Amino acid sequence: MSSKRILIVDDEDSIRFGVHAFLESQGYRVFEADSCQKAKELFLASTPDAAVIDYRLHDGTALDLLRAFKQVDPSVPLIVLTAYGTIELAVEAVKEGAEQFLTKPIELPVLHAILKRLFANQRLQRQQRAVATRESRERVDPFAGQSAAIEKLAAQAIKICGTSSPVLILGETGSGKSQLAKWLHRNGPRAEEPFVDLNCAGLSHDFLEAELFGHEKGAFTGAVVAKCGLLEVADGGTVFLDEIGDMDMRVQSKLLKALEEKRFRRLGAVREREIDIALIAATHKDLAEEVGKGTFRSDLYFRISAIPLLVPALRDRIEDIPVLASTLLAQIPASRGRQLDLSDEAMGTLCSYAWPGNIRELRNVLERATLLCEHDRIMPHDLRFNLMPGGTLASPDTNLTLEEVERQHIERVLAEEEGRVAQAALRLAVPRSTLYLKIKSYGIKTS
Ligand SMILES: Nc1ncnc2c1ncn2[C@@H]1O[C@H](COP(=O)(O)OP(=O)(O)OP(=O)(O)O)[C@@H](O)[C@H]1O
Repeated sequence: MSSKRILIVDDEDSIRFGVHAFLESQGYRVFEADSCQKAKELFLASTPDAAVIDYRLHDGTALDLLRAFKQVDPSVPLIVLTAYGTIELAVEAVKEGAEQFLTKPIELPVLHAILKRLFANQRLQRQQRAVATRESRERVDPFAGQSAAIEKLAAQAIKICGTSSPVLILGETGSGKSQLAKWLHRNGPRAEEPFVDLNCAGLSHDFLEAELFGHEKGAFTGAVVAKCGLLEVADGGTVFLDEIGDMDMRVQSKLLKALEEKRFRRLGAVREREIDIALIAATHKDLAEEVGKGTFRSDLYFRISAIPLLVPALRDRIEDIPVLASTLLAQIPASRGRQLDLSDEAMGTLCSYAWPGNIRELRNVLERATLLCEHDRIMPHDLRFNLMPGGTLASPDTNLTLEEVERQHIERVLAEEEGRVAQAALRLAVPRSTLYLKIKSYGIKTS
């Protein structure tokens, strides 16, 4: 049952009562005013979700109230009623901000339908605002920092961001390829059109094909309704295919055809559909090598690799870590309200790590640190690394205490041994009981 609040303003008692009783029976909470003065007071006091206002009142007109209400809260929809259903009054009321105009006698079901539609629109607008706010908050500058590597990438990206040719983004996992793809879309001529992304890794041939090209009803078992593919959804905009190196070979040839002919067919369809998309593909793989191995089509490789952009690994832009770390730290919800910062020693530790998981790993490490950190400054002992293969410290951090070095080393070995204490003790050349004691005293989690 709806608990929306409706304010009715009319100086005819019978109309107020009738509308009141009807709306209440539909689950609304209703407030009544019989004059402009009372309506203004009630609008402030009852904070309605919508107001239904008679055009002529004994101490003014609906226009006075429209102005007053819109000043207080422009998002509240207003419906104006009149016995004088002339087009002039309607135009005037709409100009003053009325969402809808209804002539008397009021058809109550129509009023109910209008309210429902207005609230649905309101909800949609709120959702759109929420998405826009989230998107602008999540908008990332892919060129944060001043290293030569990132400046070179920025210069190349600026040069090509208006191109309609496919772009191939290369770079290690977590280095920011998706962020660069979004930036290229936002800053290109298709910015107002859709940006649709799909990660091809681990997707079966059938699933990937249906996702990309869509299907007609009955195209295969389970296709109970027709479905629009991502290429269609993105028409006019950009399709970002992440991990294209993992795309099934049969889908590769269909994609190539669609790119070359600018048309494709849904699965099970007779009719071809035209598409106009910009393609951005990304991979952490060496596609030329994949072509050599026979797992990636050479013709598709040549089609998509004309404009390659290489996102540098984080370890090749160490000087950007301070600015990236501060940006990421400010975005972490757990740090909100605490104004956490990084001690120089912790920053030193971050700058001396090899970052096999790149910026994604940096974000994870900082997220963990915000949870562990008991004060307002993150210290080296708050930093726990992802311990991926190759993630060893690039050079020992001389700011660490012996205990911190020991703790980090134990954690790394344990992670490599997937928590098996006996194996880790063997590798560390200490009795198992000693390792248990150290695990306990450092508060290391072994799961
Ligand atoms: N310049 C940046 N500033 C802040 N955060 C960034 C930046 N670049 C990437 N990130 C963050 O790092 C994480 C990984 O980025 P992204 O997904 O773009 O990497 P990727 O190279 O596409 O990874 P994958 O290879 O796994 O697809 C994301 O959480 C992203 O928000």
